[in-house]
Amino acid sequence: MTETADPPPSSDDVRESRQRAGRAIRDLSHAFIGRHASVEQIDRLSEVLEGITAELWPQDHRSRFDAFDRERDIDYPQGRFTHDFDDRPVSGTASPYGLDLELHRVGDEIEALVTLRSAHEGAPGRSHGGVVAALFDDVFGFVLGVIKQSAFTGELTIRYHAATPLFSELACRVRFDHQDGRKIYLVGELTERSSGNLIATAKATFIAVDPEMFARLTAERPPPPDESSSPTA
Ligand SMILES: CCCCC/C=C\C/C=C\C/C=C\C/C=C\CCCC(=O)SCCNC(=O)CCNC(=O)[C@H](O)C(C)(C)COP(=O)(O)OP(=O)(O)OC[C@H]1O[C@@H](n2cnc3c(N)ncnc32)[C@H](O)[C@@H]1OP(=O)(O)O
Repeated sequence: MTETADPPPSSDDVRESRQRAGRAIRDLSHAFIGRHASVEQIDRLSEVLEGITAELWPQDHRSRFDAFDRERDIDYPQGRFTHDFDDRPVSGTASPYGLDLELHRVGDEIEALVTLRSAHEGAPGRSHGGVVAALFDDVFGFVLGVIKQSAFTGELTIRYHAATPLFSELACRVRFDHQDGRKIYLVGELTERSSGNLIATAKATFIAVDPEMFARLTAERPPPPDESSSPTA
């Protein structure tokens, strides 16, 4: 075990530094996929990344609390907002898997503006469908804050109406539809902002759970396994 980082893991310094690194990792993925590089450059990249990864594995594991120990602002303001769960895939500002969303609450709807990039390409010239599905799933999650219900995704259905363009700003807009017992039905659509074209529609059933369950699952979360013998270590 090593010393706990100083300043403390939840400090603004660490948070801002992680957000910057998350952005850098995301940009790297797009530059790596979207640009040619020489073997020398690629090998140098591997060495730098493998070296940093080998430095990180022996460190103490991070608790989800370290990433999410601030007051949870689930009562989102109208207009643009940010949230404090920086590690959250898709919307987390420090997540390597973030999509750099610009989030807005518009009435009781959530809108996420997003521009998909090189590393998101699936079929030629268009986004991977799973990226679009993950986008909807995560943005649906913010509606739970609007309706003040803790819930898990039970079902998620996407209809892909048209190719999802890369490098063009999209608007993902989602809302509560209706509720039947513990089943919460949400709907939404993805449009291209410049043309107004409908790209995809989504329907989801979330299953309401006791909010205490979130806290309990967080507290019970086991540490990640030792991966220091993984290929990069
Ligand atoms: C106080 C406000 C709090 C607001 C919270 C806000 C923020 C929270 C903070 C952070 C969140 C961070 C990130 C969230 C980000 C994005 C959202 C992504 C969400 C996810 O990424 S989440 C992971 C994927 N998700 C799962 O990991 C679920 C796995 N699963 C289970 O954990 C169980 O399966 C469970 C608990 C769902 C149900 O289990 P259970 O035992 O409690 O309920 P049971 O089986 O009795 O079913 C009761 C009734 O729901 C129907 N039903 C059951 N399952 C269904 C399904 N799948 N589809 C449709 N209907 C279903 C039954 O048919 C019955 O219906 P009926 O009453 O009509 O018979």
